[in-house]
Amino acid sequence: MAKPVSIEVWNPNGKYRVVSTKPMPGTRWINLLIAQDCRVEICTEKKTILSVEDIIALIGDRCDGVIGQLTEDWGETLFAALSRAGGKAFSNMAVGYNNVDVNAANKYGVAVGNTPGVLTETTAELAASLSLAAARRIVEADGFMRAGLYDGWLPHLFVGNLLKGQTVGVIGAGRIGSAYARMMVEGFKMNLIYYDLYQATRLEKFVTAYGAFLKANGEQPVTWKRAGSMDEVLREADVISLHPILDKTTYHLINKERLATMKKEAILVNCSRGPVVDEVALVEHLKHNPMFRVGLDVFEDEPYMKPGLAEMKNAIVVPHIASASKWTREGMATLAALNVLGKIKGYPVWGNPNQVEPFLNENASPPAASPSLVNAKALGLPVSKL
Ligand SMILES: NC(=O)C1=CN([C@@H]2O[C@H](COP(=O)(O)OP(=O)(O)OC[C@H]3O[C@@H](n4cnc5c(N)ncnc54)[C@H](O)[C@@H]3O)[C@@H](O)[C@H]2O)C=CC1
Ligand SMILES: O=C(O)C(=O)CO
Repeated sequence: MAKPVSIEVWNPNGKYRVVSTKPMPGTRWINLLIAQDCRVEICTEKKTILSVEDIIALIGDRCDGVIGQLTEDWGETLFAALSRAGGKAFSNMAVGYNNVDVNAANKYGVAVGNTPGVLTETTAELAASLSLAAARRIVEADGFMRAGLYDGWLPHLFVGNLLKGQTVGVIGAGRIGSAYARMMVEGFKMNLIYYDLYQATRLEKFVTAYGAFLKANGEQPVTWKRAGSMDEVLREADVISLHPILDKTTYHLINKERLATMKKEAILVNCSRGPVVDEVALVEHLKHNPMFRVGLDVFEDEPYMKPGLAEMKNAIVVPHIASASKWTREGMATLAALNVLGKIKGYPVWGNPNQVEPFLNENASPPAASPSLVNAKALGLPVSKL
């Protein structure tokens, strides 16, 4: 028998029981659930990562839906428990759902939600921040200053890389990868090389148009290239940012051999998922290539770093905060709650999960739909005509 976990209850007499495994930012998501007759139970347990047993205890004997977190292991055991409790809906408060076994959810007929669209720009901005911080050695220089080591301007002090005119490489040019590419191309006049399984047509058009604009103004135009292989990006780019999903095809995409093909002074940024990079190989590479720099938001064994990484001056490390802007985190909570609510109420699935603005408008009721259910097709759920 799993041990009980501490909870906070809203609207105790609500008809549907919805559990959130964590307190989430804002109150709109709670109010939207309450307005539709949900009893909302929020886990207030102090430990950061809940175990499967903790979540089983939270689900209990009767539960209509759960809003969970990317740190949790949503596999066969939890979907079986949710199904036994009468639950039909789960949503990650995240766009990535590599922590969810969607086949297991399908087996139990549980809808799986995620939160695309609302975190695209926020995440891309953090990737851009890490790119700049690495290029201009901002964290190293900040530490130097605070340590009282600055005793006057010097020609060689913290010399870094100029981005203008260099090449930015994007691996995984989906929503976030494309937004990041636009920031780096438009903001710093970098040329683009990208690799994705699909053509990023809108991104290509944007760079073409921006290049034409620069040329018309007497400036060097920016260019783009869709690489035929990931290795081409690694060889040619000066700054490389990783934005694919994590699956079997992207696990350890960046390994010892591939690191060796990158430029000695290249910058590597990872705001996707830690296991996309072989972190042990990365630490070795950083040790032997002091001019190679990385900006990491995600780690292979979160919350841990591989031995040696924390000591590397050429690494900038932040604790998985890429989507951490207030607007985005509140929006993620709203979308996750509406995914669960929509399935409970039997609403259809929103037709375009990339256009979620109508769900985020605080001054209007959200559409009667689940914003994004990744297994809608597998479960044969209807799609909204709105
Ligand atoms: N660090 C953080 O806080 C955040 C991390 N993420 C991560 O970023 C990922 C991407 O998010 P979105 O851009 O919204 O997803 P998306 O689905 O729009 O983009 C992913 C892209 O990766 C491409 N891709 C898939 N397999 C590939 C492969 N083997 N090689 C090259 N490209 C491949 C896809 O074709 C797609 O274009 C999420 O799945 C999540 O893991 C997302 C938000 C915040
Ligand atoms: O949404 C995701 O996938 C995250 O990593 C957190 O924003």
